Amino acid sequence: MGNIAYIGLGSNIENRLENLREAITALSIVKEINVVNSSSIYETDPVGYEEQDQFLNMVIQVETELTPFELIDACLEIEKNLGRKRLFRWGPRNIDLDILLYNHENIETDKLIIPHPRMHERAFVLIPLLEIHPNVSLPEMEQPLQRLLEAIPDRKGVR
Ligand SMILES: Nc1nc2nc(S)n(CCO)c2c(=O)[nH]1
Repeated sequence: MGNIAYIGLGSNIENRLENLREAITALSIVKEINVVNSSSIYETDPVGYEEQDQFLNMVIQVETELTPFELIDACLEIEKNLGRKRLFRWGPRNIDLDILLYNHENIETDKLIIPHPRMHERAFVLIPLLEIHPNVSLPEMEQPLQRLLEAIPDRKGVR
C-alpha cells in the first residue's frame, strides 16, 4: 500500500454515529484504501460557529495507493454519496472528511492543503489524532503535536 494518511471525520446532524460508521465503511470499500486504525469517538463543542449542535469527531489512519489528490476526490465522492448537507460554511453538516496528514508531506494547492491548515489549533482533531499517533509531528514543526495540545486550554470542549 505504501502511503499513510490520517483523516478527520465529523458529524453534527442526523444520526451522527451512523454517519461516521457509513463514511468509514465507504472508505474501506475503496480497494486502494485500507483503514488500519481508528480513534475513539469524541463529543465536541462546535468551533468556528457556536450556534449549532455538538459534533462527534474521530480520526482514522489509512494506508493507501492513492495520491493525495485521488484521496481527497474519494473523500468528496463519499461525502456526496452520503448526501452531504452543509447549509453554510462552518455550519452544521452530516459528514465531514478532512485529510489531516499524508506521509510527511507538505502539499499546498488551491484544491488541497496538507497538513490541514487548522488542525494544530483544533482540539477536536489533535486529541483523537494523538490517541492513535502519540508522537506525531507536523512536517514543518519540530515540536511534536502533543506540546501544541498542552497549549490549548481545557481541551476545548472535547469529551
Ligand atoms: N467540534 C467541531 N467543530 C467544528 N467546526 C467545524 S466547521 N467543523 C467541521 C470540520 O471542519 C467542526 C468539527 O468537526 N467539530
